[in-house]
Amino acid sequence: MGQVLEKDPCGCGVGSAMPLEQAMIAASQLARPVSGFETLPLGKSSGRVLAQPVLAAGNVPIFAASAMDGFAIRSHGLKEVGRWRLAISQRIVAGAEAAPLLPGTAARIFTGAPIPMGADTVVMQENATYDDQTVTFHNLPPVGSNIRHAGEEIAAGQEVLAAGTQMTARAIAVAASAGIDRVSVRRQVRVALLTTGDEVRPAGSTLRAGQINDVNTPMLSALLAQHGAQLVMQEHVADTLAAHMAALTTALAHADLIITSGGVSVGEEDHMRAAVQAMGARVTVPSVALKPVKPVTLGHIGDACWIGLPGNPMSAFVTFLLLGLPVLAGLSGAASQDFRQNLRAANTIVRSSGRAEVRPASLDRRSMTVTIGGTVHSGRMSPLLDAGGCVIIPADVTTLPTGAPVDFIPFPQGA
Ligand SMILES: Nc1nc2c(c(=O)[nH]1)N[C@H]1C(S)=C(S)[C@@H](COP(=O)(O)OP(=O)(O)OC[C@H]3O[C@@H](n4cnc5c(N)ncnc54)[C@H](O)[C@@H]3O)O[C@H]1N2
Ligand code: MOO
Repeated sequence: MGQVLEKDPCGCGVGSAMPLEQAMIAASQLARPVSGFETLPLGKSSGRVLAQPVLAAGNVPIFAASAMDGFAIRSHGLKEVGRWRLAISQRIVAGAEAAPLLPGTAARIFTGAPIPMGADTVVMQENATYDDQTVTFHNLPPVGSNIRHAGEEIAAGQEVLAAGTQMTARAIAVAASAGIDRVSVRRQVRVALLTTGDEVRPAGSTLRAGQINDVNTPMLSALLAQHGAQLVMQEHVADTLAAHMAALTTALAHADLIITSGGVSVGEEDHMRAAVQAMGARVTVPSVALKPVKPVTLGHIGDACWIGLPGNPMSAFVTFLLLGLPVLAGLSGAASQDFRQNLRAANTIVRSSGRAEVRPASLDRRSMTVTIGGTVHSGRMSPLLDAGGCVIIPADVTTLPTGAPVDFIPFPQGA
């Protein structure tokens, strides 16, 4: 499947660059889900991926219950005899048991309380005049009104969450309503994060001339944690082939996914390509025809997936969102989602064509249009701070007029 990693003839990475669309499909198909499951308390399952479907332990609602504060009656016979003034025969609060409704009477009832046997309708108290003994109705709602019927939302035994569902607060709520307290999930994806570049030092270090702060390690660690991955190894690798190979060998022993930052370009100090090649890497995406992020590489080293991110932080960030997340989703067993929204441009963009281009963009929710920013420097993160996402401008587009359709990719929560 994979191809041997080679420098392309021009040495610039463009010759073998894959169109973005194709690279995104390849990324989503790169990995098989990790094997290994665990059972978790429902409340601790947020972000995890279900290994098995969740079946409802009981009906939802569990019993027929009142949806309003009011009076439970048997509306049917009442209409026939035309009597709208009834004795109140019992008072039913939420959590209580109801006795069968005495014929020709009303039960005082509250929201969430069980409907007494024999009653078929609840009249809201706003439509009644009442004291402790009797109630008079001003008008009657249709038969069956204001009753939540047993099992009308979910039937006992029904599948409420499919295997592969990534647990959210909403999924947890539905499972809890169906009486579930534990779920079977796949184990977390184990990730090794290797950063390269002898000039790169941990942020906060005293920097010598030529040294810079490490942006990618904290940024990628945050993105991985936000997406449910387990960081099992994090190492800053020296710029030698031997150090790269040693780090990759350790990573292989521990990780399902190896993410490397930097060293994938063509310079003499870029050892990542040579190192993975020496380790027999199978490359699926050699580079991507996208500005920035061209040199990103996807493939396998041994049994592990490998994402070779460019060192430039903005490129590494965008690449992780576009191609890294689909790989992570594949490994975690989650259904891959396409977050792209087809919206309209709020401004006109004129540019020289050639490569597809990522630009920061902001969404106006009222008009559902996106304001597209200027070309960004692949090393600068600040222009992304206020952007809600990015757009991809196709390779052949030189003028994107206001109102033209654009693909907007919102940055995920926390990204
Ligand atoms: N002759 C060519 N040179 C370059 C090409 C090319 O096609 N031909 N491509 C350029 C592009 S585009 C990119 S992107 C970079 C990718 O290079 P690498 O992936 O090998 O990354 P590095 O050279 O290691 O770093 C690039 C840049 O980013 C800085 N960096 C690296 N790691 C970090 C980090 N953890 N935190 C902050 N900044 C980091 C590094 O200092 C460099 O400035 O290659 C171009 N060159
Ligand atoms: O491909 Mo690079 O990521 O433009 O800076």
